[in-house]
Amino acid sequence: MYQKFHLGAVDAHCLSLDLSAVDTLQQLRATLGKLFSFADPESIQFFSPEAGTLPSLEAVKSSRAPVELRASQDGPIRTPPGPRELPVVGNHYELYPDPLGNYDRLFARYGAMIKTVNMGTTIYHTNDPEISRHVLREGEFFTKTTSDPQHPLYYLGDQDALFTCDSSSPAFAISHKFVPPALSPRAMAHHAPLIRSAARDMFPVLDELQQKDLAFNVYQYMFKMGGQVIWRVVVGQDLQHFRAVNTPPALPIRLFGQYLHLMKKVSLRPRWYGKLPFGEPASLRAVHDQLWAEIDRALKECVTPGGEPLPLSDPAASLRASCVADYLCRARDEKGQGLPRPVLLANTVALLGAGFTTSASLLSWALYALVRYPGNQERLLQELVDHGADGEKEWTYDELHGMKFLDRFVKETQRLHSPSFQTARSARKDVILPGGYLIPGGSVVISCFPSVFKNPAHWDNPLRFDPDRWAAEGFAAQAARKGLYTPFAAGKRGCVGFNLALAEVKMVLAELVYRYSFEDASPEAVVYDPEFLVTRPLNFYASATRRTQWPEKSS
Ligand code: HEM
Repeated sequence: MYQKFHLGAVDAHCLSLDLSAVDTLQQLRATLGKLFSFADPESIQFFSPEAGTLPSLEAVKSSRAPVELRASQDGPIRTPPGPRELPVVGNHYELYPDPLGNYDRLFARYGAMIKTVNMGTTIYHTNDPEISRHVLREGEFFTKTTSDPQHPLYYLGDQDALFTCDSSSPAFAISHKFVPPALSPRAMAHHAPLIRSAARDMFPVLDELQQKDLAFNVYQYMFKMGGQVIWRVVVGQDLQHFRAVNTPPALPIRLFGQYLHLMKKVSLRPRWYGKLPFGEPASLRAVHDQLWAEIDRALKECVTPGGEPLPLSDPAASLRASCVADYLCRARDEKGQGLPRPVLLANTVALLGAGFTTSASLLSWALYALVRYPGNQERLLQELVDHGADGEKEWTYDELHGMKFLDRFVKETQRLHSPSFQTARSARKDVILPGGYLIPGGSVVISCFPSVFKNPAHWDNPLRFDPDRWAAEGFAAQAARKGLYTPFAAGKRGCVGFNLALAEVKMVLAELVYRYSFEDASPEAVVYDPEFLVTRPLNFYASATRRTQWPEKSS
């Protein structure tokens, strides 16, 4: 016996299915899920115009009218709604200058999934954890495709490196084989002294600022700290960012800045423009070559002379490397092969680039949370003292992660002030997402982390900074599984540097908070940079005062 199924108004496509061998609704859902591309076949509901919702297989089989498939009680399958577009600019003025606030506003108005068009670029955004889970899952329906001009990382497109490559790029598989072991918890525990020494480099500068009674722009200093840490850990180089109070960022960091700036400008123009032998395109090529040459030189200098090959299969091999790039240069797979040189170089650039503005933003927001949300600085100091801080203590990786309040504080900072907000994936084909949203194949979808992490339907009192919400056993793992909290994204294209990022932020906080008391010195309301790849505070100032007294150890 045959029954007809369709998707309602969005799709004239109607399909007849023989149901004689179908015994359960679950079986029917699985079959229809495949045929109509439902990301979650379990969500399929059956509907007829005469009888309304059809609750059983018998009801579906006996429906005289064709059966409409839905994915929610809220109504038929539909494309996501969004604000009305203006000519040329689209929804630009609905989004800027405060995209984070405006996305929250638009989700509240239009629902869990919205379509926006900004200057001709169409992007779908969601604040729903379940949808986010599906979007971040690399597989049948979604993938990362930076080569799509609509993708926010299009202008960075380098198909030889993680972060900037398509998942289908040949370099992805080999990079993903070699890079994560270089950044494993074990490797980061081994490199913890490098992070610690980078953090301590800042002490003389903070002392001098205090003597001069000066506050400092937190992001600018954390930017230098982020660079200091990542260069030490990845290529074993000291950028000497804290030689003096006003030392400018080192040459490679400045080159990175120029490269990103020129790349963005050139990529907004037609393709032929990028080939011009003068002007911005020529500068871009020159900056690219200079930056790559700088990093190539750093790579050559950091390899342990005469160092033996490091087998990927040996989890302890990273302990014999002086830095991440030393490991990457010497690592060999089961066939004795290493990373091809262009892929090695491109990935080193990617690690350095992906690793400092993100960490600098998180560190800045962590200091913001310390001075803006009362009681947290004192609790952290007490925990440091209770764990043996004395100004000389050399924190190990395990000790840092063993401090519960520090961990909850960092988690809560990343929830309320997530640096990442543009994690985009492309739909491989038409797909129906939970809630009944039909996303056309080829579309770019962003899981809007700052909105997911504050979604009032899923978080209790979401705007309150409350580290204790992470205290319940298993809460963080559960939130990650549900897609509610994924500050480093998730799935195959999730962050490979998160072990370093967390060790860095915890080490820097432990070192700084034990030695200084921080106070807010911002002259006006703190704003973030809406144009930048990560959310960073632009005008947050703090002052640091060297501590002379510490609390007693708790009994
Ligand atoms: C607080 C700090 C950090 C945050 C919030 C963060 C967040 C993220 C997110 C959300 C992604 C996914 C991006 C996307 O899919 O487009 C990502 C990817 C990545 N991150 Fe991080 N990250 C941080 C630190 C680092 C560090 C320190 C490194 C380097 C050591 C790093 C290296 C990478 C790389 C290479 C990828 C690309 C992985 C791939 O393409 O499969 N990140 N990160």
